[in-house]
Amino acid sequence: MDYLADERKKAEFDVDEMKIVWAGSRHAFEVSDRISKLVANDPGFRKDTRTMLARKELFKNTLRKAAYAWKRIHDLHLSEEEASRLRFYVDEPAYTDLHWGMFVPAIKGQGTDEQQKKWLPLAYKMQIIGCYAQTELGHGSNVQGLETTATFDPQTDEFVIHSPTLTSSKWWPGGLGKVSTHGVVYARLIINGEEHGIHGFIVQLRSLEDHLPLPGVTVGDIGMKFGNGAYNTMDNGVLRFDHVRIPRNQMLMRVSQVTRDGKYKQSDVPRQLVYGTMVYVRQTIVADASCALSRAVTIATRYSAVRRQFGSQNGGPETQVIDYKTQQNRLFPLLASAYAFKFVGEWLTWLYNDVTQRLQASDFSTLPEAHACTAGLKSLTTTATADGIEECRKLCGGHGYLCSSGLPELFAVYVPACTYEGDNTVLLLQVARFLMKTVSQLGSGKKPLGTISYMGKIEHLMQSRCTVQKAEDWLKPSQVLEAFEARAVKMAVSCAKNLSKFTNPEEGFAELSADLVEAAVAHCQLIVVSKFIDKLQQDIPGKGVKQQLEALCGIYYLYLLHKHQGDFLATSYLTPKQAALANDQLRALYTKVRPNAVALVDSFNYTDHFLGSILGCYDGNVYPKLYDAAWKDPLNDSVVPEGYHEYVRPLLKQQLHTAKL
Ligand SMILES: CC(C)(COP(=O)(O)OP(=O)(O)OC[C@H]1O[C@@H](n2cnc3c(N)ncnc32)[C@H](O)[C@@H]1OP(=O)(O)O)[C@@H](O)C(=O)NCCC(=O)NCCSC(=O)/C=C/CC(=O)O
Ligand SMILES: Cc1cc2nc3c(=O)[nH]c(=O)nc-3n(C[C@H](O)[C@H](O)[C@H](O)COP(=O)(O)OP(=O)(O)OC[C@H]3O[C@@H](n4cnc5c(N)ncnc54)[C@H](O)[C@@H]3O)c2cc1C
Repeated sequence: MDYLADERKKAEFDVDEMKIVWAGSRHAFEVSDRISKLVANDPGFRKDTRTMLARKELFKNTLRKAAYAWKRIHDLHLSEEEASRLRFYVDEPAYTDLHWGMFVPAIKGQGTDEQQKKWLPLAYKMQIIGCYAQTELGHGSNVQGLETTATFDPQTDEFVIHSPTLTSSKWWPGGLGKVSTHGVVYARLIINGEEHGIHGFIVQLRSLEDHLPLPGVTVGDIGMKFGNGAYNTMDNGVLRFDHVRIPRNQMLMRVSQVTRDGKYKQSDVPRQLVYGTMVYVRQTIVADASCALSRAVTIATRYSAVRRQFGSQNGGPETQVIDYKTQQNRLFPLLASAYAFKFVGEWLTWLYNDVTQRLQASDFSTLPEAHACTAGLKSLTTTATADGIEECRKLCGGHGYLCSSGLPELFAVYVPACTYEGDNTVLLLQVARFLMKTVSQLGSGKKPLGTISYMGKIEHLMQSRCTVQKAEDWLKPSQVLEAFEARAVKMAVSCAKNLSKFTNPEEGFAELSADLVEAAVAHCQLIVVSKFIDKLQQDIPGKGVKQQLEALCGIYYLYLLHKHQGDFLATSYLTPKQAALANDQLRALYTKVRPNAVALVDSFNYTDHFLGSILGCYDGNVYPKLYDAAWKDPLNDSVVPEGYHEYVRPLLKQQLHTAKL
């Protein structure tokens, strides 16, 4: 029986068409739909007991699943796209994520043609398994501070990779702990006693015969991480080198080269391309944010429609908690954010592909913008998603705290995204640097392009005032864009003015960093809002689909406007009355979305297997499932628990004795 059938009947739009919008294309939808069902129906990919397993058992099970996934990919002759979807729906962090997600891209992006020809076929066939070994015990954010050394030995034409201190131990790389045979290792290049900065090197770590560490290599797992199950399926590792020798041609030499006679040569590409793998991965993390958030929102929305508290009249049913405005005010902006992040993720993928093509044609002009966009949007979307998953847990009340809700594990797996691939604050400071540079160049005749083109309208934006007179005026895209542009430009200019008061710009930057981060957030929010609005300019087929997306877009920007109204009011763009009208319009949009809420999460097309949540199951039959699951917990295997006779019974006896006294 479908306990959510009545909710589904209320939908005012074509869910099948919305599924296609969400997937990105009909083809992408069909691939995702087919592969997600294939995974869901295969008992080899079960994950319902994951949070109950001890680490060793959990990890072995992950190894089994990764091997099984590889076998299925081969047996079914899956394409690269289908294989990547299969790994996604298996939904278990594993060494393969870093192999495919960082090791292969690092070689592709930083290796010469010759190096790619040698290493990629081995990696594609998984005849070698790689990790990305950059972070150390002492340094993660400060890449220039890494201590591992790669010293060129002209006698033998080799590099000597060495960890000179405890803090230079590589620490965190996923897949390194127990599985990787190779790593792209980042180290300071030293030639003839002269330092040439951080470079990547392909280093073999373990024997391909018996998997033992090679001479000079000390390697292991760094230990349990946050949460049950969760990211503990991953073997994040520690690695030390004691003068390990590798051939010269294992330095990744696309950006710079070391010749046989020890000369250091720089190609005509910017040295920042050494950081290129991080740019690539940050872009994928933005797309992943919409997946993680939409998953949590599906659970919270379906459960909020099932759950009833208070409000029964004449013995009738109580109120569905989704009908409380407070619940809507917490839930619907997250639903809207999931869609917003999806569309900005699509745009960012386009931007990344564009910059990659330009780089191939030696056009480096858009690299700083690509870095700022990937860094800023990675930071914005992962922070909002991690907070959003936790909010969804609270939206599910007490039951959200059960592992069987799926939310604790989802949060534990997701929350390190705020740290890895660049700590979110550190990345926002990169955006702030980019903004300050842009503001300082405004008078120079250099026209700001792309996502900072609004800075070109600085004179207009600094003086303009909001013209909203009634709540519906907040539905006009041009009005909204101007509001977000005026706020972003005014915050950036205010920071730039304050910075100019310092004689030492670096000191000023450090002193004002909290304000700079806020200016960076305002800029990034403008990007997300503008890309959502751009999406709505496209032809979107399907009955009611565009109208629902317009409502969600409105909820996204009006919620931000309400939350940050202090910024908007402080920059004098808005009056308090106009801010209040924005809030009136926001409430009206909640009412519009309410009957469509369950259908809007159905449009994500997640299987019950992928959701891994009793509260979010498609049929809404929550209570019997919760009740049955409780009895399946290993603690209920016996009526009297192990340890009773040892620890509980003596206490009870002692109480009896005391009572007698
Ligand atoms: C903090 C960073 C970004 C910069 O540090 P800093 O020392 O201040 O700068 P540099 O001197 O190195 O460079 C200054 C210059 O370069 C520009 N820039 C920086 N990064 C990039 C880039 N990626 N692409 C293009 N340009 C870049 C910067 O804007 C400056 O330009 P100017 O014009 O102002 O000179 C950096 O050190 C950093 O990225 N830190 C974070 C480290 C990080 O992300 N590590 C990830 C490790 S892998 C991982 O976490 C894996 C996780 C698992 C998983 O994903 O599943
Ligand atoms: C689950 C997980 C997986 C990972 N996988 C990998 C991997 O595969 N390969 C790899 O190489 N690395 C990996 N990492 C490491 C990760 O990239 C780093 O942890 C990350 O880059 C942050 O660096 P850090 O740990 O040095 O943090 P720190 O820089 O020490 O941050 C600590 C605090 O200091 C603040 N801070 C630091 N610098 C500044 C500044 N300049 N201004 C203001 N505040 C500052 C930060 O905001 C933060 O609050 C992984 C990490 C995790 C958690």
